[in-house]
Amino acid sequence: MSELQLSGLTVSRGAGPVISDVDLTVRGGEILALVGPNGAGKTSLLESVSGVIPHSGGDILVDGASIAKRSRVQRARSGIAHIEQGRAIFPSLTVRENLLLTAKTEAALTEILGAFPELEKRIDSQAVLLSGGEQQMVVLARAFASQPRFLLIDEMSLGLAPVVFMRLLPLIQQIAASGVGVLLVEQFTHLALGVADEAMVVASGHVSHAQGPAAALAEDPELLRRAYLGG
Ligand SMILES: Nc1ncnc2c1ncn2[C@@H]1O[C@H](COP(=O)(O)OP(=O)(O)OP(=O)(O)O)[C@@H](O)[C@H]1O
Repeated sequence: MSELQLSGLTVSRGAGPVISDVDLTVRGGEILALVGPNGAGKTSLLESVSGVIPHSGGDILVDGASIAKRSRVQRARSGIAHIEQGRAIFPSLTVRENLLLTAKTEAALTEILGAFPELEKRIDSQAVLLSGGEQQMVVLARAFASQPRFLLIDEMSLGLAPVVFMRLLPLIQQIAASGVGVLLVEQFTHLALGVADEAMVVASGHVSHAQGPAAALAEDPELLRRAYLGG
């Protein structure tokens, strides 16, 4: 089984570390939810894994081999896809054109539409005309079409109502079920814990609840509250 592993990861920004000594493992086929208060460092962690920003300590390994010295493009080629915050669509392009940026062939596009049937009826619409939820569906479909081994998702729900975001969750589960390891950063904590296999909490850049079964956190609000406070 493929594995993305962070070992003692430390990331510095400006004055000092915003992520300190974080260990986690994302396994192919599983969803790991990374939750924590605003400013905890979750975005910085994802950015350092995909190579948007450098890390300052520890290691990033895929199947036991360090990728820490690789460029962002090389990491993407080795199967790390990163959905960054905000709707990363090309608004003036149609849904088809957006998807063909990674699906490459009509056959690959047909396959993606099989997995994301709701997009089929909007295929020739300009992406800008889609609802926020549909736009995020395009973003997910485009990431999936790049055939990642690991998918880093940063707060896809921003600007969406929970009920709209809930329609995206089965798609994220479907991506994981195809063998992709998903690292899910999400503000709607309980929705994330509801679909995740494992979960952990980061507060003020430190692990305040180590990686373990998501159900343990979902079923224990007091444990979750303490972890959010960094206790
Ligand atoms: N470009 C930057 N330069 C300097 N410091 C930054 C930069 N971006 C973020 N930070 C700081 O790094 C820390 C972690 O921020 P980060 O965005 O990674 O956290 P987060 O958990 O994703 O928070 P949020 O949920 O608010 O996005 C914060 O103190 C933030 O102010």
